[in-house]
Amino acid sequence: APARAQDRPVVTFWHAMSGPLGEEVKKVCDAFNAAQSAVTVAPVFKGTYGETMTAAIAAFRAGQAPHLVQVFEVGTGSMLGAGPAVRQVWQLAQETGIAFDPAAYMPAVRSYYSLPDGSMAAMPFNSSTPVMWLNADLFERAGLDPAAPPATWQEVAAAADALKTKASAKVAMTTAWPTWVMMENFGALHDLPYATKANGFEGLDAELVFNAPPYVAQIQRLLDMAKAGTFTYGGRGAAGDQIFPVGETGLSFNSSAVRAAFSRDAKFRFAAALLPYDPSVRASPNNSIIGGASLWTMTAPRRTPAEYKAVADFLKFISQPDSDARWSKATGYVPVTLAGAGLSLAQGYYARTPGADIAIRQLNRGAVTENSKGLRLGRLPEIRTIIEEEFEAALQGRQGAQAALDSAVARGNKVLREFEKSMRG
Ligand SMILES: O=P(O)(O)OC[C@H](O)CO
Repeated sequence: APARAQDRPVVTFWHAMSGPLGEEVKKVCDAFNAAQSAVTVAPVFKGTYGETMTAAIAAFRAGQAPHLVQVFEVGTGSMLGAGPAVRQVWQLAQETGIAFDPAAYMPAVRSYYSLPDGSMAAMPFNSSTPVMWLNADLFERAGLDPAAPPATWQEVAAAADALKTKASAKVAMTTAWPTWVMMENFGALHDLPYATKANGFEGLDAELVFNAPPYVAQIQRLLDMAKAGTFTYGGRGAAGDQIFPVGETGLSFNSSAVRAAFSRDAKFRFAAALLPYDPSVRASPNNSIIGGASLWTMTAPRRTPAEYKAVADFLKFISQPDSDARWSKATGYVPVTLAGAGLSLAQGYYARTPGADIAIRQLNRGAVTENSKGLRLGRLPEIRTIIEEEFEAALQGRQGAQAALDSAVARGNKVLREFEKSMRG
């Protein structure tokens, strides 16, 4: 007879998913727990992505790391440097005999979490990309057509102006994740290097170069719009996610995975649209890069082969097309496997759900270059915070756009050199 749920060994899974996303994580775990009787996977919410990652590293040092931790994409460089704290996916496969085929995963997702030889280090789970969300009611009030969203930054600025003057939108435009959207993805779309060495993929000695003129012009545009009252700063990290659903915001930049929370909270018609680009920088935009997070297997003293096997079983489970498709449809994250995407398509999901394909279309726009395949930089979460600090100082009128990015590059490079030194022992 199967062991009673409460008697089974527990696999602890620390995650950073709140609200409806947290409920969906629980459903994924419940489904796995119902499908087998050897172990129970127990999800534990540990706060923001940053807090979750910090907690996991501290727990490792205390010999009490969870079996699995969800780490945002920008934590990848640091986790790859975490040595014995983690069991990379390829190692886990070798030790447990449970194989994972890298070719089963979406290339844009897999490459972010793989070593140069193609072996997977972390397990793809929740991959997103930033998109533009628009309030269709406010758009119409401003005389704009929500079915023809602004495609360029020039059109966005004009739309924000109309939203403020004609629709009296309290917030014409805002953003969550200022660095992810306005810097990292701006670089990818316009094929601009963010750092040397193929954005860090080709060496720990990479240096930041995001103070080049097109980035400065983008920050200047936001400063100008803030001054004109058409851009409202929404705070660091995910803070800006709270603003749009209230209903007084015309345009907002957020993860594709706010779909779940927006659908629950927004009492107005809204739509997702492709990220705008600046045709004076590049005639047509390239793909955006993924965000979200992946799952890392962690180590702890006295952890048994059976426990690692259970972890591998769970990772295998979430990679099955039905689990992947279900999770993606419920959240707004993109399917991470090709079969999961194929299943959603075959089920008619994209035909039925307008805008749900925007993230996938955007990840496949243009041609992937070394400037659009992602970032591989140690301590990147700290560099994001530095950029946000410098941007805030510019918004307060304490420095210009060029000075803000020059300072962020200089401070960020110091962080990279410290990381490089720690890696080279
Ligand atoms: O809100 P998420 O999960 O799509 O993640 C957004 C950012 O990529 C986190 O680094």
